[in-house]
Parts: sequence; structure tokens; C-alpha cells
Amino acid sequence: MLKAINLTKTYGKHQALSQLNLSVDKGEIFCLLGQNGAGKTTTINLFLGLIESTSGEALVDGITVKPNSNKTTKMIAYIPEVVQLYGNLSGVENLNFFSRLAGFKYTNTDLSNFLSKAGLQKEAHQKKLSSYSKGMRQKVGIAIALSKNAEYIFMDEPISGLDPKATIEFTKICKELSSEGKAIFMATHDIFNAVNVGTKIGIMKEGKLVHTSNTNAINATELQDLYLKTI
Ligand SMILES: Nc1ncnc2c1ncn2[C@@H]1O[C@H](COP(=O)(O)OP(=O)(O)OP(=O)(O)O)[C@@H](O)[C@H]1O
Repeated sequence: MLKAINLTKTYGKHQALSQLNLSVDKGEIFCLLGQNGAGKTTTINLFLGLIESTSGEALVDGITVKPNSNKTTKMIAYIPEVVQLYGNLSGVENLNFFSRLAGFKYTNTDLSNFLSKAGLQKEAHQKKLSSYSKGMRQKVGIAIALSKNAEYIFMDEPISGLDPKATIEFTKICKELSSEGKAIFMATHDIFNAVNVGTKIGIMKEGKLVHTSNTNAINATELQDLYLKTI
């Protein structure tokens, strides 16, 4: 489980995140909505151990991220809006590089299987990354998460800039991963997709989580209305 207990981050006098309490179980997809500057990335960075909280705790599988981020990062994968990969290496070579960095050594067949599971077509596996679309790069990002065997996957605006087909494919893979017991925490601006892919929705305003609901209790139009009233 991912858990935030009164998690707070201040920069000088500015509260980027204030008293955040939330939990995300394995098998859940938590979609966090909120305007620019609401505190979504700050939340993710605290769980990733990239920044230190001012007060409160971020826990991964019951372990407090700081000062145990060497343990918690092993359970976590992170897929940013733009997955940074080496353009002159192929999909397989990139995956080999990043999985080795994480301490894993796989055969070419294993690496290809991860890429296929992430939805990347076989013909692309040996092609250089410089020829990949944004959606294909996202799939390599997912394959890296799979190769790490990460139980918890953080995504920061992963579908921003993806075309509808790539978005649908990405959503399908997220649902598959959650059905296999992964917990996904996604910051997004896409209300429709949040309802579609998420099991839980949160709305953040000025560093505070001001609303949470289960997606089976709300449709996209209702969420849109609620969002506009809330932010
Ligand atoms: N290193 C920093 N120093 C000072 N202020 C910061 C720093 N990082 C973030 N902030 C501030 O914290 C607040 C929350 O930022 P954050 O990046 O978490 O927002 P966000 O919801 O992810 O926004 P976006 O949708 O634009 O990515 C913002 O007001 C931002 O300016």
C-alpha cells in the first residue's frame, strides 16, 4: 500500500503540499487531478524520495520513504510525461541498459517479452528510439517498470500529448497492470481518462486534497462539474 500521513511540503512560506492523507492499495489506480501548481508532482516526488517532506510521512509497503528510500525505490517505478531514453539505442538496448541500472540482468528474449507485454509491436523492438513516437516511448517506460518488477508505479501526466489510439492502448495496459496487483498513482489533467482508467479519483487544490471518490460512484460529466466547482 501507498500511504500519505499528514504529508506536508513547504518552500519558504509557500505550502506546496498541506496535510495530505491518502492510501492506494495494490490493484488500485489512483488518479490525481488538479490545476497547474496544485501539488501533484510534489506528492509524487515525495513518494519517489526525490524531495524531503517538511512534516508527515510517505510510506511504501509500510516503510517510510525518508530515510529508507534505498529500500522503497526498489519497489517503485516512475513514468514521467516524456520518458527519457537513448535515441541511438534500440528499444531492447534501452531496456537492457535501464534494467541493468536497477540491478537486473535479462536475456534478449526476456527483454523482448517485457516490451511486448508493455504493448510495443515486435517490429519496433530493434529499431532506434529516435524513430519512436511518444506513445512508443511510454511503452518502453512501462517495460522498464515491468523489468524492475515494481509493485508501485507512479505516472506524471502520462497520456498528455498521446493520440486517442495511443491513449486507449496506454489505458488498457494500466488496467492490465492493476488487475495483476500493481498499484498505480497517476497525476493527470484528463478528467475523462481519469474516470475511465482510475479506480479512485482525487482532486487537489493549492496543496490540499479537497475531494476523493471511487470512479464507480461518478461519471465523467459529474466529475467535470465537480472539478470546476472545486478548483
Ligand atoms: N523547488 C521548488 N521551489 C519552490 N517552489 C516549488 C518547487 N517545486 C514546486 N514548487 C511549488 O509548489 C507548488 C506545487 O507544484 P507542483 O509541481 O507539485 O504542482 P503540479 O500540480 O504538479 O502542477 P503541474 O500540473 O503544472 O505539473 C507550485 O506552487 C510550485 O511553484
